[in-house]
Amino acid sequence: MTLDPATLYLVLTVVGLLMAFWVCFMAWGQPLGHALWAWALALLAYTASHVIFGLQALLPELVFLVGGSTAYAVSLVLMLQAVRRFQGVEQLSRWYMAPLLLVPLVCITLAQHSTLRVVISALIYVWQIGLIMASLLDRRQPQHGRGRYILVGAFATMLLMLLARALSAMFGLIDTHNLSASSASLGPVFLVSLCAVLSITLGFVYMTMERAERRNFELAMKDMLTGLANRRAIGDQLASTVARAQRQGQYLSVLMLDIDHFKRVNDSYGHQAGDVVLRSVAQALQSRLRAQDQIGRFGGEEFLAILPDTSLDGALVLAEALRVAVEATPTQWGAHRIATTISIGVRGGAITGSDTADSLVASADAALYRAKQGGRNRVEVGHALVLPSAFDLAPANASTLAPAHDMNSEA
Ligand SMILES: Nc1nc2c(ncn2[C@@H]2O[C@H](COP(=O)(O)OP(=O)(O)OP(=O)(O)O)[C@@H](O)[C@H]2O)c(=O)[nH]1
Repeated sequence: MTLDPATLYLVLTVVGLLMAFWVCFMAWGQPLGHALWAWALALLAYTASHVIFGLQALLPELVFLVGGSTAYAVSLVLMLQAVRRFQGVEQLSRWYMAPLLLVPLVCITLAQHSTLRVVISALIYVWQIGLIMASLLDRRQPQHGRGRYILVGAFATMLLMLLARALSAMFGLIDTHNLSASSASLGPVFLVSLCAVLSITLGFVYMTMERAERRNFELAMKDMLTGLANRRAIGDQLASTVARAQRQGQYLSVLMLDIDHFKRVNDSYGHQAGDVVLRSVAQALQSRLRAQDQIGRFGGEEFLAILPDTSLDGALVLAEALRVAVEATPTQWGAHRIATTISIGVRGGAITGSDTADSLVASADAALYRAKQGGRNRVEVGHALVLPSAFDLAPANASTLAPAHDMNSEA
């Protein structure tokens, strides 16, 4: 089987253009600063470089050399820009832009020294690809998902191909005078390039899809104000933790925490101040829990904490620590320091077969009510509750977790 370079070249150019078109289609409706637009432009520059190289017979040599090589360098800069935009970095350093000057300079000054020109240009592209790979492998960027590995693999292939080409040119293994699409030495290069352009585009699109999915999941499961699990998520977590504790015979404790007189904060300082207080209390609570504990926003100014493998005594110690921590951390709001306290209901210890997520929450909630009745800024213990069976039959995670009763307002 022979690799017909001219046919492969045509396929490569058409596929590049097609990819650019589909990426534009996907980016349509997004702001121009979106990473997908940068990727579409990169593919257009990539295709332009192939079109220019393909027109060798029709263009003056210098135009063909400078135009084709620079367009290729531009496409790599735009790919880097797309990756950086994806990571939320807008500005590219001057070093990243340097190839846009270097490549034409090399083509002009070394127009008559084809081997040196091919070697140096290939090394500049290797440097550019290295920068893209370094950005993709940046450990400070956790948002790439698995798509990054497709990209890194494809870019690594391109990098090796360019290195092989530079070495072959150095050792006189390829004819560097003939860069036309029909040059036999370019057949494998075009085939690898074709696989690479398909893979990097697939990888980039997959990366953006993965992130969109992650964001949707977060929107569904996270409370946007505090960043904690929302009611649905913490309800799901409690249901599965109760089942595990029953299966493994472990302790499990649950805390219901409610900010005291929160309405007064809103009334005195405004809703925005109330939001800031909510965030600050959420952070104070979360930062004092262990890694295996979970906390979520259960309602307006109410939180639910799940403490797996924790006895009642342990839960009481923690609840007291949380109460003290919130009391000791007033929220700064402009010139004001808003003092906040919380009341806590605790239901903890051994789990029986009749316990459910609902019964634990109801018990902790009853204790919370007593804490409010007893003067607030205190911790109360809840007792085992057996809820009417209608409660247990309710579907898991929906309304199973009965809303904290609204007795606070009666207090
Ligand atoms: N700023 C802000 N306020 C909220 C939010 N969700 C609920 N609230 C407010 O929280 C207040 C809760 O008031 P109440 O249920 O009377 O409770 P409280 O004033 O804390 O009184 P006690 O719980 O009895 O100490 C109401 O004013 C709600 O409007 C929110 O996301 N942001």
